[in-house]
Amino acid sequence: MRTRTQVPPRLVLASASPARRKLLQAAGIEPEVLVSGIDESDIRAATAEDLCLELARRKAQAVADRVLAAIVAGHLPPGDTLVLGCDSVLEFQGEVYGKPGDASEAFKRWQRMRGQWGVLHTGHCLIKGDVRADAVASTVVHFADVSDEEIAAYVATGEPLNVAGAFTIDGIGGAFVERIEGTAGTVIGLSLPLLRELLADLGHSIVELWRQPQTLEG
Ligand SMILES: Nc1nc2c(ncn2[C@H]2C[C@H](O)[C@@H](COP(=O)(O)OP(=O)(O)OP(=O)(O)O)O2)c(=O)[nH]1
Repeated sequence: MRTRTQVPPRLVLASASPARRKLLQAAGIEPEVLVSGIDESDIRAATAEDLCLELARRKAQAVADRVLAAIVAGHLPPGDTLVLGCDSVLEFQGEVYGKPGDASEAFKRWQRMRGQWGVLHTGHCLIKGDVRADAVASTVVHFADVSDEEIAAYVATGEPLNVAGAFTIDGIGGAFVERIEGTAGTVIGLSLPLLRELLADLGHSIVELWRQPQTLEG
């Protein structure tokens, strides 16, 4: 009797974000990481959602092209390779914020954000071969009414400089986020329930991506 072993699909995370990788690993998924390296500076869009979606698409497509070339060249085995690109932006009082350029920008933003709310949008694009599924997840974030001293101390940690919106929800900045309306993953940079839907759109289940249990040989 012939048996056909189902080779699980491979997920490639097209992101340098340690936060995204940790989210996937905590959810039982060990992604391969290929950073897109695209130039984000020249991309414009009418809305925050359009911007983060277009950036997610560009990141995923840049990596998907490299994966295809590697498969054609025989450097990668053919098989189901899924490439995920993400991008996060904060929409605040009509402005669209990515990462703050420097400490001064982070300080000024927090002086505007404190006691207010904003929307963290994360674009997701999943590509398999020449098929794409993409969407934006959004979470409302309510910021605490922090003092100038607290803001200065937070900026001095360096954390807000490297994250979209100049805050984290799962790091030091968590003390300055009073509540959210939506998923925490969306704020961190990747919505797992949305990833589950995008995988289903491409004919896969997120269960296939869970780390295969280490079966003892013999
Ligand atoms: N741990 C954590 N990281 C956050 C949070 N909010 C935003 N970030 C990080 C996730 C991403 O690394 C970064 C958002 O910037 P981007 O979407 O442009 O991704 P990044 O430049 O990091 O990498 P990529 O462009 O995808 O290669 O901010 C948060 O609440 N917690």
